Amino acid sequence: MSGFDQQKIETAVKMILEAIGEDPNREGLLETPARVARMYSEVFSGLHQDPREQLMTIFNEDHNEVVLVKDITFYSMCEHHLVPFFGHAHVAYIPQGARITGLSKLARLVETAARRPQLQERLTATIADALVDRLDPAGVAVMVEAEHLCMAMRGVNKPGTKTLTTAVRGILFTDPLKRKEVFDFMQQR
Ligand SMILES: Nc1nc2c(ncn2[C@@H]2O[C@H](COP(=O)(O)OP(=O)(O)OP(=O)(O)O)[C@@H](O)[C@H]2O)c(=O)[nH]1
Ligand SMILES: [Zn+2]
Repeated sequence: MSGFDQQKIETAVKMILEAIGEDPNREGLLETPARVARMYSEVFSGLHQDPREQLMTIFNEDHNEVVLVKDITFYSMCEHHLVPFFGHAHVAYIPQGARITGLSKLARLVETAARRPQLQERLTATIADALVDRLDPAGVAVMVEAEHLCMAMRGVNKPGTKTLTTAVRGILFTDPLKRKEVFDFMQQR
């Protein structure tokens, strides 16, 4: 990944271990800086990618009704505390002009947007805007439901809360009935 300095992360993690009063040279911690650097290269792998590039596959199929992929699991990192927030994204669009994309590409889009220091609101909007940009659809609706570990394991200490964010574009912004239909589909169990 360009812009990713593995060695610098290792040095920083070693310094954090020292700063919390640990001994980075004890056996159990010797490999930890390198492990954390490898983990960060995974969880931040979306940082140097453009989420829109996940939507390069376009099929010429005339379908002008809702396409919804729901319950897309994601893990992201809260940019304020660098601890995970995670949950599900539901991604819907109404194509127009015979431009549809591969279903897996919607999940790839979520993945790329999530794997970076992130805010839930920005994650939600980034997914919606990538769809608008690449597919020029009649409408887009994205819903993200997540739990933030920074609210669960520290600070306000409220495990089990769910934060729900939405981003709607086009006809799903202007037409409340259509929007309700899509949101109902998203939340049907
Ligand atoms: N809007 C938004 N806030 C977030 C997100 N992730 C974490 N936060 C919040 O970011 C805020 C940071 O608040 P600060 O007062 O700067 O930091 P803090 O003292 O650690 O805050 P507490 O978490 O309340 O202890 C907290 O209220 C978090 O709940 C997110 O995705 N979106
Ligand atoms: Zn946080």
